[in-house]
Amino acid sequence: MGKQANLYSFSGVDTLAPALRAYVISCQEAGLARHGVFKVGVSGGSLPKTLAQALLAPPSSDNNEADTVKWGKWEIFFADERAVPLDHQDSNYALLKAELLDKLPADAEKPAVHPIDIQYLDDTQELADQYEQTLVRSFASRDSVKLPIFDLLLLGCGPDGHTCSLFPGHELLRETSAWVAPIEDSPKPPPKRITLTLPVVNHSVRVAFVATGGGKKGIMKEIFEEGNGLPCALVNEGTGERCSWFVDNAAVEGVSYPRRPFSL
Ligand SMILES: O=C1O[C@H](COP(=O)(O)O)[C@@H](O)[C@H](O)[C@H]1O
Repeated sequence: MGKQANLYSFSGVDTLAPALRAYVISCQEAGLARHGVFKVGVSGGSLPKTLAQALLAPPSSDNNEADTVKWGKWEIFFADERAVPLDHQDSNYALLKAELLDKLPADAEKPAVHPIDIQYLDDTQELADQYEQTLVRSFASRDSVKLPIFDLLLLGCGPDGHTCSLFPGHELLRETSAWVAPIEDSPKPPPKRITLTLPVVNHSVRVAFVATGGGKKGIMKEIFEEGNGLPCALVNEGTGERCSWFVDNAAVEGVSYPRRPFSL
C-alpha cells in the first residue's frame, strides 16, 4: 500500500496556524522554483479565517526569506464557488476578500485573484465552463495539459465529509473529464455552485485540509477509519502522502490514525 495522508494535530488554532504558514510557504517556494509563480486553490467555509491567521502574521524576523509570503507571485483560484454575486454573503470570493485579501498590508504586492465570471450566474454549466477556461488560460492549453496541476489546494472538510462542492454519494464524484463542474442540487445551501472535480483535486502537487472543532470529530473518524467513499477520503486515497491534514485535537479526539509531529 502507498504512503498515507499526513495527519498533524495541534492543541488549537493558535498552534496550528504557524505550522500551516510554514507548510504553505514551503509549497510556495517549490512552486516558484518550478515555474516562477505559486498557483493555489482555496475553499470557503471555515478555511479563510484560519488561513488569514496563518498568513497575515508577521514573519518570524525581518528579512527572513524563508518565512515570507510572496503575495505578488500568488495566483489564487477557487476550489469551489457558489453561483451568487461576488459581494453576496454566500460567496467564497467575498469571504476570502473579507478575511484575508482586504487585510493585506497596503504596501504589500497583491496576488492575482481569479473569481468566477458573474455574467454567467444564471447558467451554472456555462459558469463552470468559463471557470475551466480561466484555468486553461493559466495552466496552458488543454491540448497539451491533460489536467491542471495546482501547486497547492487548501481545502475544508464539511461535517458530512464533503470537500470543495463534492458531496457524499453525488454523481459528480464520478466525473472524469471536466476540470470544473456545475452542481445544482448541493445538499448544503446555496444549491447552485461550481467545483473543481476529483481528478483535478487529486492531481495537485499538494493538498492541505484544515479542519477544527469538536463538531468535525464524527466525520473525521469515518474518513480516517473507514473511508466509506466520502469525498475527503477519496482525496486521501488519491493523493496519499501529498495530502496533509491540519487539525486541532478536538476534531480528531478518538480517531484511530497515526498523528505525525509536524515537520517540513
Ligand atoms: O460549502 C462549503 O463547505 C466546505 C466546508 O466548510 P466548513 O465551514 O465546514 O469548513 C468548504 O470547504 C467549501 O469551500 C464550501 O463551499
